[in-house]
Amino acid sequence: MIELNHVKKSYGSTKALQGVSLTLETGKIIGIAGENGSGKSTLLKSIAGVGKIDSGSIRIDGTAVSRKHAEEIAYLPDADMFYSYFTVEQLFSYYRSQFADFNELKAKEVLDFLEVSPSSKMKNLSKGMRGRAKMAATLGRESRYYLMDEPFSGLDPMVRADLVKGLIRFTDLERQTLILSTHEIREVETLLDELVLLKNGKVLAHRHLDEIRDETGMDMVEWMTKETKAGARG
Ligand SMILES: Nc1ncnc2c1ncn2[C@@H]1O[C@H](COP(=O)(O)OP(=O)(O)OP(=O)(O)O)[C@@H](O)[C@H]1O
Repeated sequence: MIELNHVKKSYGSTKALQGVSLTLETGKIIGIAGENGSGKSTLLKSIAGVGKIDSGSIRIDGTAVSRKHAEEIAYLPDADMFYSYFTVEQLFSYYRSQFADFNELKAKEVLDFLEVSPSSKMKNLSKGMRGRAKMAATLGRESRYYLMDEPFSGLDPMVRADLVKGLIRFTDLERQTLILSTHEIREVETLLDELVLLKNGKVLAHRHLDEIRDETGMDMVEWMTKETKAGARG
């Protein structure tokens, strides 16, 4: 379980997170949504232990988050040029050297499923293919938590659909939790158990998708639009 308590983070005068409190249970697929600049990446970085928070606390399975957690959490950053001079195979060797939980066989299985050649150089791959290779490396880790920052960004709908299939197939929700930020809510709606909606560094809502559908009859995009407008007024 991941627990955030009044987490604040600023970059200079920009308040990226303004007192975020959240409980994210294990064994779930959780989406983080919100407008540009609402704090999604900052939230994921903070949970992954790669960015320091200013105040508040983050606990993972009861322990305060630290850089040590970066080794236990498979974090997929939003950066596009990812180890550009490596071939995919070399990227996997690098992961094997860095992460004790890296299962190269699984990474290769995901790569094969997503139809990317292991001998391709990252920088020579199209953005879509690079996105698949990054996801294979991430899912190759047997971590309890996968944190993915905009894994579908800039990819065409067919690639996005393939990646969603890969996520379903290669995440074991008996023991793993997947938290991903995305603007492509429609494509992941079927995948998600819960949605956290951020606005201006605050949690506007955190709901189970079933509840939203049952209570409002709306789809996620309609619901998010309504909540975001209500949040702007309130
Ligand atoms: N390294 C940084 N230096 C200065 N400001 C930053 C930095 N990183 C983020 N910010 C600012 O913090 C706020 C939150 O940014 P963040 O990237 O977390 O939002 P986001 O919801 O992921 O945005 P997007 O959807 O555009 O990726 C924004 O105003 C952003 O400009």
